[in-house]
Amino acid sequence: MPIETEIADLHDADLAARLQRKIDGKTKPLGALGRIEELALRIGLILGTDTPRLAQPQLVVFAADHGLAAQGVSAYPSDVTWQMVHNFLAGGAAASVLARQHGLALTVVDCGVRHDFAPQPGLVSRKIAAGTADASQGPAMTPAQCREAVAMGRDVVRALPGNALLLGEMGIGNTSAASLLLARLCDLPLDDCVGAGTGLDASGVARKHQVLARVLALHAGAIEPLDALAAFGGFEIAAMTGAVLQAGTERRVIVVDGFISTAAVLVAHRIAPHVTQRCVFAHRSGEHGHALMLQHLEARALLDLGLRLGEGSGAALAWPLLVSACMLLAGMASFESAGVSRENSVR
Ligand SMILES: O=C(O)c1ccc[n+]([C@@H]2O[C@H](COP(=O)([O-])O)[C@@H](O)[C@H]2O)c1
Ligand SMILES: Cc1cc2nc[nH]c2cc1C
Repeated sequence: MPIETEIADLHDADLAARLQRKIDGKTKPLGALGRIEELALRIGLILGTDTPRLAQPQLVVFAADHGLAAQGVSAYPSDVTWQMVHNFLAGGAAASVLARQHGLALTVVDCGVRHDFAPQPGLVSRKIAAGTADASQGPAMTPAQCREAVAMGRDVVRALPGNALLLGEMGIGNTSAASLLLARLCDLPLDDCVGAGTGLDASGVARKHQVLARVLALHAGAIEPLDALAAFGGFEIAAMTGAVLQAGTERRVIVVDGFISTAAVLVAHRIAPHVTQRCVFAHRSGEHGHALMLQHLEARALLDLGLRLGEGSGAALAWPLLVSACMLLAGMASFESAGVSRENSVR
């Protein structure tokens, strides 16, 4: 399938009106469930029904290494990427615990981790290469690798059951790639886009900024979304871009996690603008730049907990809100069915 994807406008005035009438008819003051009401409306519109049911939710952690990490842009070594892949699969990572808690199927996709993994349950091996090239020396990916990674992300989602995709990622150095995509695609000053990632101190952030400024200048011609993606990386961001496009095409509910997942949505949005109608933005990350990225997408996140972990942890934490939105829509009585008075005749 080509990357150039048409995703239709979800706008359905009839369904929106039916959903809103149903929400307004529930036994509560008008609007009293606040943003949970918006959430119910959005899920209904995505799934195309006024009786939405979330089925077989999939938390997919896309993992890969970044050549740019060699330039000292992260507080942790690249080896943490493969070590954390083992941790996800062994059940000890935050994402593993939250997936268990909420009944989310957890899949880890090796998009390009610099390590050989033995085949094992829960791991999908789709390595494009053993890490991207160092973006400070040349493009992180070739155009062919970039397209292959996007197509691979689409394949991964196509093969999964259910109607909800929760995005997760793991990759030491990937906040650098996400910052570069934000700066280039939204034409923002680098200062507004670069943060501490896994926990750099002020001098570390200053060094990261210097490196990223050089990378931006080196790839000054990479303006189009796929050119920028190929220039900056990484394989997991490209695969997530494909996953978002595929899930959007299939009208799955896409639960977006933090800074890096949102960067993939930013690229997908440039390819197919209506894809964001299918997205629920789980949380506002503590990573500097995420608020601006969300603003650019005209998105308002559900939670603001100061999370900056990635792995899909924020998406998993927000998941019960989506479940509640659907259950309230299905299970709450209406004023009529419960015999509750709707209007005050004394006013
Ligand atoms: O999701 C976020 O908002 C987020 C913010 C900061 C860091 N991370 C995670 O930390 C790693 C990238 O950080 P860094 O410093 O190595 O670029 C990567 O594995 C991400 O999952 C994730
Ligand atoms: C330990 C660790 C866990 C992570 N999970 C996602 N990114 C991470 C980065 C580090 C360093």
